[in-house]
Amino acid sequence: MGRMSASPQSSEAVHRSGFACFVGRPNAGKSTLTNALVGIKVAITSSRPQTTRHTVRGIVHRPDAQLILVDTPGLHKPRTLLGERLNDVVRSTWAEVDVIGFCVPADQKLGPGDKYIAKELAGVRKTPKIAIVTKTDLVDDKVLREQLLAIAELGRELGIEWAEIIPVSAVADVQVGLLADLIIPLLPEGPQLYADGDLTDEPEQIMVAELIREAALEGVRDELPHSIAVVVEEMIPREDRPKDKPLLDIHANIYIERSSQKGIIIGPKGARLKDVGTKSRKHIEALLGTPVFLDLHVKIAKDWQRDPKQLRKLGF
Ligand SMILES: Nc1nc2c(ncn2[C@@H]2O[C@H](COP(=O)(O)OP(=O)(O)OP(=O)(O)O)[C@@H](O)[C@H]2O)c(=O)[nH]1
Repeated sequence: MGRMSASPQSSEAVHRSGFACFVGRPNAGKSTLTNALVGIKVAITSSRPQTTRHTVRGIVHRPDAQLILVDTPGLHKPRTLLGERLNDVVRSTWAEVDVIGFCVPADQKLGPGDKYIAKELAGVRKTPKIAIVTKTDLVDDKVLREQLLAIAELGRELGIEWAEIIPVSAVADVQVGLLADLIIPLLPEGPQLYADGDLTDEPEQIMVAELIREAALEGVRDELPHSIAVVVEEMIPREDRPKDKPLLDIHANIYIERSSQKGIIIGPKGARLKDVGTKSRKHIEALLGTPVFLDLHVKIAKDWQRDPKQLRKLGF
């Protein structure tokens, strides 16, 4: 993360600040792109679809601008109360941001999922929209060109005027900086909204919970993603530690819906849970910049996805 340039800006220099969000179907690469723009792992990526639950903001600091990225969950046909709430979050986010980036992976033909979202986007008239073809490292030039044309065509069909159409690869770091350069002129003039060095305004506990949830989801069966929630109960600096050797105690509960899921999460002789702890601890330490002792417990919250009271308790 760069700090603001020390050299004084000329008096004509305009400072811009505002919000952008990336939309697109699950696995389109939105979280990875947010991370690449911000430069640290703040949004949660997972090879499983539909796992970005919270509106995590990453902040891009530049001498001339501050771009605040809002990472929304994928819009999808609601099947449960949780699904409906997620869609409400997405729509209200769209109406509030200054720029929307519509993400489509280069390696998959436009499908009903993309069109469903694009149709909804066409209804958000005022907000400028950029079409972003992601994961360009996975395809050759010909496929990429076809995808760019298909998106231009989709825009014409639905009456969406793309402010830009840009191919990027977050993984290979291709045109990520250019994307920021294209978004920034679309932001309103305004002062810095966050202090230098701020990466996100998500409460730390929620980010920590997301990192644990991401690790807990890795490699488990397809039907589990929506059945896991993580709540961080406590984050307390360990007492009696020398100043140069701090330790942060984090106590967190992993909630599942049924006792039959417990074995999957914990694994043979607790091996899987231990692995989840080790993996997420590394990310948490990188995020918070301090050594961490992570204490994880698995609990059953029956049918939490369908129960409004449980949903509130679990932070939805
Ligand atoms: N090769 C390649 N893979 C990518 C790129 N960007 C993302 N991916 C992979 O695509 C998968 C999905 O990426 P995410 O960033 O989690 O996608 P998302 O759109 O945020 O997904 P949801 O949270 O499910 O909505 C992950 O396995 C990423 O590693 C890229 O530029 N190149």
